[in-house]
Amino acid sequence: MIQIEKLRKVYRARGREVTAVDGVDLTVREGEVFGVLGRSGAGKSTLLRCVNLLERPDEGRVRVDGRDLLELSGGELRRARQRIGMIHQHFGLLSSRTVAGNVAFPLEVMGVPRAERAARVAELLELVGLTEHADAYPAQISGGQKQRVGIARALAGRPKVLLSDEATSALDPETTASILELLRDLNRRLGLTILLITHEMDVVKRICDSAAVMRQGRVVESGPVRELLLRPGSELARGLFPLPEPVLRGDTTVVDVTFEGESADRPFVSTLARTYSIDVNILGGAVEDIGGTRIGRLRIELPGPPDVNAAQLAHLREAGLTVEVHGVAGDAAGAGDTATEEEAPVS
Ligand SMILES: Nc1ncnc2c1ncn2[C@@H]1O[C@H](COP(=O)(O)OP(=O)(O)OP(=O)(O)O)[C@@H](O)[C@H]1O
Repeated sequence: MIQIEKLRKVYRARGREVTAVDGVDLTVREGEVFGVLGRSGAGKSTLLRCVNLLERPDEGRVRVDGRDLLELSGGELRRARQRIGMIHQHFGLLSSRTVAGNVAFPLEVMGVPRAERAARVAELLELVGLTEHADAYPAQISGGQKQRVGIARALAGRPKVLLSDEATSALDPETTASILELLRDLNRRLGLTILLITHEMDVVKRICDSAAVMRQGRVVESGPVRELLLRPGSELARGLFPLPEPVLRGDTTVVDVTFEGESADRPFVSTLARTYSIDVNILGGAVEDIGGTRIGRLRIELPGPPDVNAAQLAHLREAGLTVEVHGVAGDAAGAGDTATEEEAPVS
């Protein structure tokens, strides 16, 4: 649904150049919720704004629903933009208009006749659960309700794509959860493709099918969330299952084990301890429900250095677990191991 190819955007101000997006390739499939994660300044907003050409990229291509936006003329681009909704962190509502008036605004701009407009506004308010607040002004409703107005307004042109720029960052956790639930619901009911940017791991955990992690204008990893979490060395996995830097003593092996679905239900720690008659020390871990699948990460410590634990590590891998051995450079202890030198996760 969205194809971004070799996208590059450089800001030039007062003789200074900042490369905000530095050669990004990204594909968002139709009907998925795709999250772009990254710290402040990573280039997320710029990337998102290039998708509807609020920012014009210096290089690269952006295709939305098969159309190359950079090739469209003024009128065509305006029409194409109407099919790409956008919501913002600070809602951007018109304070002098009621809730209904705010939702009607884009319909007026599109030239939708008055009677049709009223019916469509009612339909949109119903969709986001705001029918009772149609006549309230933005100052009279909560942050969560304001974002619902923002969502209704963004859906006015029946877009196939919704861009979300930190839509829940200004909301408390409970309200965030209800807005994310609404977005998930709209994604399923309307087949809406959602591209969102966030710095919150929780957003990815709750609603994203796929994700990308950005750093310094580049995408450092991307793919389906489940696959990323099971990929050794994944920043997303480290962000979602935060564990402190391991203390490596040399006479033990510290291993991060990621497990999902069925393998999450098997008692692999006790099986390992029994099979090899060893004491397995549990150092930390967490289990999360990701898109209906249980995925977890456990840090365990085995007696003896990694080279004497080859059979134990193979045992874990054969049980379908993703195994990352700390303090092992390259591939010394088998595929999927990781070196210690890794950058901190995104949040
Ligand atoms: N209009 C602009 N003019 C000059 N530099 C800009 C402009 N907008 C963004 N930048 C710079 O581009 C880089 C990427 O900014 P961007 O806002 O895209 O990042 P971000 O990941 O969305 O961060 P945040 O979450 O803080 O908004 C930053 O170094 C920023 O200072």
